[in-house]
Amino acid sequence: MAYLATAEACDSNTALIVSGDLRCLQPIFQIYGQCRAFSGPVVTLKVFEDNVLVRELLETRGEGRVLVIDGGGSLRCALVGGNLGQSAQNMGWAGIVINGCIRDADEINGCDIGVRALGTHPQKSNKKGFGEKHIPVHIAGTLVRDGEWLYADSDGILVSKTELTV
Ligand SMILES: O=C([O-])CC(=O)C(=O)O
Repeated sequence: MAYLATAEACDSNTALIVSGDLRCLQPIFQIYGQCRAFSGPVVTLKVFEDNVLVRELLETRGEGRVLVIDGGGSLRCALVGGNLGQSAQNMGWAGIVINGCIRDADEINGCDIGVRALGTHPQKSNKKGFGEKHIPVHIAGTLVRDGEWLYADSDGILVSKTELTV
């Protein structure tokens, strides 16, 4: 797949930015994983300090999609660790964007996926299974809907209503 640079995408799609069909996430994320640049159709998930649904999704086939987790910005536990990073890689997810924390950062940095998160936290999350899949989420100042396209690279993260061409 041809790599789409986010800065170039912004420059060449000003009409989409004006219309709101192309949005930039605020730069609040740390970069983890082997893939500094990644993209794909979005799967959304909203949870709070509970990663049962995160595991459920990352243990199904990713097919090049990006899991966007609205973890409510919690800095009190990790929603993704080394095992889930491995699973995401093995199941073919392109990446994970987490409005929350990861742990096992060294393991995740070895995985062949792209990961963005607010930071790291050594503690695991609850395991109750609460949360909602495939609903619109609001993270980093931006509405993100299931099925939209996400593009991440060293400069930032874009969300587009439709697939962008290079
Ligand atoms: O199970 C968890 O809470 C997450 C985790 O540590 C892992 O993915 O290795």
